[in-house]
Amino acid sequence: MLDDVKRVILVLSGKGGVGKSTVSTQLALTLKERGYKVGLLDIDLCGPSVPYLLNLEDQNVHQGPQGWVPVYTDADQKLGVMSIGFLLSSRNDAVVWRGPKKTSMIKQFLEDVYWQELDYLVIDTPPGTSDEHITVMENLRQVPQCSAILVTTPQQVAIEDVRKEITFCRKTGIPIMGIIENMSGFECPTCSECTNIFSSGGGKSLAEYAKIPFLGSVPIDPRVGKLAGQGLAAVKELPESNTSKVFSELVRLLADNDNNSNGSL
Ligand SMILES: Nc1ncnc2c1ncn2[C@@H]1O[C@H](COP(=O)(O)OP(=O)(O)OP(=O)(O)O)[C@@H](O)[C@H]1O
Repeated sequence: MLDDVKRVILVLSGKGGVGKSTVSTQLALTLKERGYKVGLLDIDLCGPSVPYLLNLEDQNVHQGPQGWVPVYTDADQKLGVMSIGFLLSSRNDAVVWRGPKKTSMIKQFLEDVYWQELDYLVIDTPPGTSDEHITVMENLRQVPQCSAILVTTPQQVAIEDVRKEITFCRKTGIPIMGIIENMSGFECPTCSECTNIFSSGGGKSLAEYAKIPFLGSVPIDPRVGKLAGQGLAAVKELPESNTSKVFSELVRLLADNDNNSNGSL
């Protein structure tokens, strides 16, 4: 049920493995740290990694009188999570479904989860633009504010695929909040110096070319890798890191936009 959701943020990527789930979880955790009521919906049916990233793998969802009850990360119920991962009996189980079954599962996720009132619902999507994305778009029409964050890595091949995501957003009419370049250089945990392993700046150039905001570069940081699996927020655990700065700024942008209520993001 999305009736009481103020804003939906879709996290999209052209390729798999670029850090979309890391961005989704860190965004959700940062919003929670800043005092918002947040939902995180993982619709990556074939590779649900959110339960692992938030250390919730042993949790199950329950059916309540008003719908599925999300799994909460905290006693105050500030961050609720829903993922197909909670419905599989083991992490090694595979979802082998044809399109219609996937579509109906996603519809259920969007219609039958009892989120209660949410400031933000972050949706972690599968890579590319598939049936799952079209179903989500069709079901988001009732949400007053909805926008997309595109995640890429600096390599040219990943950037090329982000162009397709931009076209998808424009065709389906979803405003693009901007691009995040993840794995942009390697941040040394001891001296904080950043070395460009692949390359960097491709995401920024694409953002300039496509006339969409660039939301920042998140370096490869082994400490951020370690936060995965523990459900810890970079803004709390690594406040001086570049990752923390990118997510703090992102949440500040969202708050500014929502306070001005011009809905431009
Ligand atoms: N900035 C980073 N620094 C260090 N490790 C990272 C960073 N971003 C992502 N990772 C690690 O890279 C791996 C892949 O990240 P993640 O699962 O977020 O990617 P994804 O795009 O969601 O993948 P998939 O398409 O398979 O769902 C994870 O092990 C994650 O911890």
